Amino acid sequence: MSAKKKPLVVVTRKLPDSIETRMRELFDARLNLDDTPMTPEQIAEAVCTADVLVPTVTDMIGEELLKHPDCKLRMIANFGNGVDNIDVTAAHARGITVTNTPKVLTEDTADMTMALILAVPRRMIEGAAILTEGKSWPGWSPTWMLGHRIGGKRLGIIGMGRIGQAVARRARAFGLQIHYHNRRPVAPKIAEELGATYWESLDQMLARMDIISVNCPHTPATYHLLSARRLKLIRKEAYIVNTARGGVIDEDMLIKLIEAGEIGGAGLDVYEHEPAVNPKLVRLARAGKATLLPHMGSATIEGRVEMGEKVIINIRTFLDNHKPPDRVLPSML
Ligand SMILES: O=CC(=O)O
Repeated sequence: MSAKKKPLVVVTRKLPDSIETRMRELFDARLNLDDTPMTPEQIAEAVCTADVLVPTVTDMIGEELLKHPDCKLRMIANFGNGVDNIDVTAAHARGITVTNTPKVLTEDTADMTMALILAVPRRMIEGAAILTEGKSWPGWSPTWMLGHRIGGKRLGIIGMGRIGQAVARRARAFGLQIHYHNRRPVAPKIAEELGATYWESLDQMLARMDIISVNCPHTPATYHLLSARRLKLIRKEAYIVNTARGGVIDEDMLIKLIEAGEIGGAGLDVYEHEPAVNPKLVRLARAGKATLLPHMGSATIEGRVEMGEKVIINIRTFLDNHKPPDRVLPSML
């Protein structure tokens, strides 16, 4: 009796060892052990040969690829929470199931958001750089390296989903007043627990906050949600933290307004043209007006293993002809 052929699963980037081992046991897994990002041609080839593709948030899976006449893909099991790298509508139209890895990176991303909320006004990275770059410093001084107090300030969270709420919990413990804008208000019990004030009008909220944290997904509806017009509503002393996706903010206008002293600063983990980072942002960081991280909000060993486990569960459930737990439908975006 011949053994049943295992489904071909192509993984675009190196994943944690334990996940790759399990994938090898379960599937005909084509792994990317040296982690060289796949070229668009290699991804196009995978789409025409694999049953399941496991891309990460940096692999663009657009309509062109998915409507290729030789596309035999049945599933895209994204290794990542955000799915703005995938044309979910085009996939759905071709009967290709899309899944993501929600929940397991909520707390890690919220930690990193909180770290940026603290790092910008307290000039942490700037201070650390003085020592790590071996520069001289005057020792403790009453007027040196002063930043701004966090406690008592107004934090406006854009997107009060899982990550937004996790940020709110942390921020509340630091004495921040919690405000938020979301498509809908959160359940009264959650709002009460978080002491959170709902703003139906994003414009009105922006004009009143000291700190703004972007925690909404990047979808066609949230592309440049912080548009040039809206960015101009933000107070001069306020600063913006973004651990969601670069595309939610009009980055060129953000840079202009910080340069002009119209916005206080920014703490960014994500960029509009990632992995490229606008050199003007780097200049602002050198001038102490921005804190920049290389998209590492969910980068914990534990989180990445749990994301891999979710990918495996999604694939196995799908291959067993059941609905995978983390299915993403166009209507959800
Ligand atoms: O940014 C990371 C993710 O969306 O998983």
